[in-house]
Amino acid sequence: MSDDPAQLPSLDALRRRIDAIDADLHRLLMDRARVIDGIVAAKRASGAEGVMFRPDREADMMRRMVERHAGSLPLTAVEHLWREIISTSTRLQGDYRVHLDGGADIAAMRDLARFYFGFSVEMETPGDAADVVGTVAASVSDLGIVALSERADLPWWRGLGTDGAQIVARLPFFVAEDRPADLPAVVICRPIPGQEMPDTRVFDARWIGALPGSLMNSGIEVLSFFRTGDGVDALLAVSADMTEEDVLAACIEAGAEPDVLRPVGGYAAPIDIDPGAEDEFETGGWGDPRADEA
Ligand SMILES: O=C(O)C(=O)C[C@]1(C(=O)O)C=C[C@@H](O)C=C1
Repeated sequence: MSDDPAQLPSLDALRRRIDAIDADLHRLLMDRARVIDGIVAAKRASGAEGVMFRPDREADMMRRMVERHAGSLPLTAVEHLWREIISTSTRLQGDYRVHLDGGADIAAMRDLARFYFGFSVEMETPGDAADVVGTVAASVSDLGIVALSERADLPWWRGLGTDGAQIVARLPFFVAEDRPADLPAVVICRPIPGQEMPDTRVFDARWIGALPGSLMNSGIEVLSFFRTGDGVDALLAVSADMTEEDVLAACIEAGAEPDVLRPVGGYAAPIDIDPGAEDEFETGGWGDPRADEA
């Protein structure tokens, strides 16, 4: 485009283009809502009921969004617009509430919840993280968001299991310096019909003794841990390529012999979108290993 002002398109012409694009966007959004009506009918016909949230499908869509994205528009702005659209589409399929962990920084928690689940969904704060797990487990279709802190005040994940409330997504999904709504958290809900095995599995592991720093070197990320009287109760994330036996062997090798090792869900690994970053978000996000800290 020429820098000569006489050659530049006029402001009026540019605004007419914006108006045409906005009309296209609006038409496409209405078309999309009509497709959602069809999705509701297809899900009903297949007998799916309860939770309508499909984090595996959403993760696929977001990976493709990263691949095709270009230009000056921040990717997290596209992510936010799209989250409002998709969470509205989820609500069109049936009512649900989002229960927030009241033990977290409440302003950061609400920012995260609104960023990911929009402004039309009803949100409640039933209490601490364990209350969120209990409320979601007793619901039909609700979601919960629990903040991840390195050292937990309580082992809230003990209430999770594969047939009740379980971890289904990790937030934020796009990892970047200075991104908005950046509180580390997990989404929990009851079992999702037809859900594919995510690329990251999560375990509740308990053992007597310290938290060995070398766990990190065995491909195990400690999402959070709680110090019990004589040991550790930890929430561990591993690649889904590792079997439960592999995880057990890796823990023992690192010096943590679990007397409890239970799967409590899984999630699609977040994507690092910072320029020049590796393709995939690496596990081990808490910085230095905490050798023998607990
Ligand atoms: O694909 C589905 O199963 C949908 O319900 C549609 C849709 C969407 O709006 O694209 C909505 C909610 C799900 O979490 C995933 C995707």
